[in-house]
Amino acid sequence: MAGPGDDDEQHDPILDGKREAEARSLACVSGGGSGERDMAPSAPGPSIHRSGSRPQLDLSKAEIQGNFEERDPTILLPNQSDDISHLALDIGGSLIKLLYFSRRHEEDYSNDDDKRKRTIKERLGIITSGNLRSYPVLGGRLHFVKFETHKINECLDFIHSKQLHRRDPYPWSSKTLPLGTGVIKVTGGGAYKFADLFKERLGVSIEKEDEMHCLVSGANFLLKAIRHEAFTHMEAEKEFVQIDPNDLYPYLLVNVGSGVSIIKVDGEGKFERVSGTNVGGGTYWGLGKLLTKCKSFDELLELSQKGDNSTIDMLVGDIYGGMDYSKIGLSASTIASSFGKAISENKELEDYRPEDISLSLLRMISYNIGQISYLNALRFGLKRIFFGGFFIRGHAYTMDTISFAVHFWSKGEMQAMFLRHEGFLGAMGAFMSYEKHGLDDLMSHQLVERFPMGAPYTGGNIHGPPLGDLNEKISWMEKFVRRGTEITAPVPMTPSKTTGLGGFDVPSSRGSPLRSDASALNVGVLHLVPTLEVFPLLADPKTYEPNTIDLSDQGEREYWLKVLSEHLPDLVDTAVASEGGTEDAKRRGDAFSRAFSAHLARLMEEPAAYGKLGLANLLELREECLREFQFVDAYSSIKQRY
Ligand SMILES: Nc1ncnc2c1ncn2[C@@H]1O[C@H](COP(=O)(O)OP(=O)(O)O)[C@@H](O)[C@H]1O
Ligand SMILES: CC(C)(COP(=O)(O)O)[C@@H](O)C(=O)NCCC(=O)O
Repeated sequence: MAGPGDDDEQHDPILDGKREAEARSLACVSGGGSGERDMAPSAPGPSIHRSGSRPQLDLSKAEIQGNFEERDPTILLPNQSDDISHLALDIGGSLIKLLYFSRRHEEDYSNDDDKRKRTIKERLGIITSGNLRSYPVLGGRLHFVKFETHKINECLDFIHSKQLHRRDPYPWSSKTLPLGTGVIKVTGGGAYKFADLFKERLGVSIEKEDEMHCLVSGANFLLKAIRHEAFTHMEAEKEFVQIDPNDLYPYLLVNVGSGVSIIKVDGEGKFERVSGTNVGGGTYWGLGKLLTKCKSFDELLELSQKGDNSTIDMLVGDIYGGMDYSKIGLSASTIASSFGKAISENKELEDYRPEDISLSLLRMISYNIGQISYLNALRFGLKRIFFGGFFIRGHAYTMDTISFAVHFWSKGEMQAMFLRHEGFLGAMGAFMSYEKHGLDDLMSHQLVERFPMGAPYTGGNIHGPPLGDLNEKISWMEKFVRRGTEITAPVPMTPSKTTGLGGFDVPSSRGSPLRSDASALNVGVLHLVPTLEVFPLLADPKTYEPNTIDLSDQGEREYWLKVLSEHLPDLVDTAVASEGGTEDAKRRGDAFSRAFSAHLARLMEEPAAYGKLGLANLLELREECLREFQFVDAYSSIKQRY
C-alpha cells in the first residue's frame, strides 16, 4: 500500500500511519519462511508435512509458476489436497451456533462470471491460463452464525445453500463430495436430538462431541489465541484484559445458556463441572415472554432498558421505612426480594409495566448467576471467572450486574470477565475437535476479527450465490450502510451508580435501542492469516505491540478517523486509476468507499466493535476492505511511475 517518497514527508498523518503499518509488516514476514521453519530436517523425500495439528503442506512436485525473475513468484503445489475442516455446530436448548471456515479463494473467486474470475486469478498469479489448479492459500476466515434452535430447518437450508457439509478442495471445479460421505462435528443436546434430521436433509452423519469438553477447549483457544477476547465490564466501563497464555489456569468458566454450567478449568482437557443452575437464559427469556408478551429476546432485553424495577421489587428501603440497613452493608435501594412488591399490592399482571417486569427479571437472574459463580470460585480459591453463553448478549446492564455481584461478595478479590465470542465457545470447541483443524497452535497475531463485508445472509434470508458476486456484495453493502446508521453501541447508558452499601441502582439513562442482532448481519468473522510469522529479530516478540497509536483514547481516535475519512476520496481515485479507470473499477471504488465509511462510522459509535483498536488495525481494515472489492494494490499505478 505504500506510495513513494515516504521518507521525505515527515508529518503527513497518512504516511505516518503507513509507516506504522510497515513497522507491523516488518514484524511479520509472510510466506515461505513459515514453511521452511516447520520442515522436519529428517523428512524423507520431497513430500514434507508440517506438524500434525496444522494444515498439511505437501510440497512434492512443487514448481515455480510464471517468471523466475519476479520477486515473489507463485509456487504451485500440485499435490496439495489437504483442506481444513469446514463446519461445526453447537445445538443448544435455545440457539444453534454454527462455525464455518472458508478459505480466501473460496470467497473471493467463487464468482459465477468465469471470464472475470479467471482474469482476477491470473492477475493474482493464482492460476496459469488453461489451468484450473489452485495454489494453497491457507488463509481464510472463521464465520460465526446463529439460528434459533426451533428453526433448525433454516439452519439446514443455510448449510445446504453454501454447501458447507461438503468439503471441496477445489471449490471452482465441479468436484464435490458425494452425498452420504460427510461427517460434521456437533456438540450440545441437538447433536442427539437432530442426528437423523441431518442425515435425512443433508446426507451427512453427525459426530457427537461432549458439550463440556467443547466449552472448555473453545474458551481456552479463544482466550489464548485472540488478543482482545476477554474484557471486564464494571459500571458501564469496558476494559480489555490481556491474557497471558502461560498464566491462564485455573479459572472458573460460567456458561450462561438456557441453563448455567459452572466449570473449574485447570488446563487443556483438565476440567470439572463443579456446579450449575437451572435459572439461566432460558428462564429470563421464557418467563419474560410469558409475563410481557414480547416476541423476541432482544425486544425483552430492550424493554428492560426503559424499566424501573422498584415498582415490582421489594427493596431494603421498603422494609426498613426508607432507611439503609447499613450495619450489614445494605442500602435502602438494594433489592431485598425480587418481585416481592407483588405480594402486598392488589395488582394484576396487566397493572405492571412490561418494562419494569423485564428489568426486575434481568436483575434477579443476572445477580443470582453472579452470586452462585462467586460462591463456586470461593469454594476452589479461584480469582478469575469468565462468563460465556448467549444470555450475556454483550448487554451492558447484564454484565454490570454480574460484575457487581462478583465484586461485592468477593470484596473486590475476584474478577468477572466476559468473552467477545460469548455464545460460540462450544461451537469453537467442536471445530477444534477435528483431527486436523489446524488452529490450536496459531499465534494471536494470526487471527483478527473484522466485519464481514461480503456477508451473504441477512435477516433470515439467504441471498445466494453470495460472496464472489460483486453486484450482490454491493447491494448487501448498501443494506449494511443503511442499517449501520440505525444501529448503536450495545446499550449505551450513563454509568450505573452503586450506593457503596451493596445497592445497585437502576440505570439512570434509558439507553438507545439494542444493537441489531449479530446473526442478522452475520457479524463476527475471524480472519485467519497463517502465513504471517513473527519477525525473528524482535527482542521480545511476546510483548511487542505493533499498535503504537492506541485509538482507545477519544481524541486520538477522532483525529485518525477524520484523517482516514478525509483521505478516502483520494484513495478511491488512486485505486481506480491503478485499475485503468474502467467503469467496473469506478463501481468497485464507490462500493469500497461506502463500505469503509460504514466501518469508520461504526467505530466512531463503538470503538471496541472489532476488539481493541489501534491505528495499525484501522489501516489493515482498510486494506482488507480494498481487497474485498478486488483492488489488489491501490497504489500500483503510483509505484509503476517511480
Ligand atoms: N436471539 C435470541 N433468541 C433466543 N435467545 C437468545 C437470543 N439471544 C440471546 N438469547 C439468550 O441466550 C440463551 C441461549 O444461550 P446459548 O448460549 O445459545 O445457550 P443454548 O446452548 O442453551 O442454546 C437464551 O436462553 C436467551 O436467554
Ligand atoms: C443441561 C445443560 C448442560 C445444557 O446446556 P445449554 O443448552 O443450556 O447450553 C445446561 O442447561 C445446564 O447446565 N443446566 C443446569 C442444570 C443444573 O445443573 O441444574
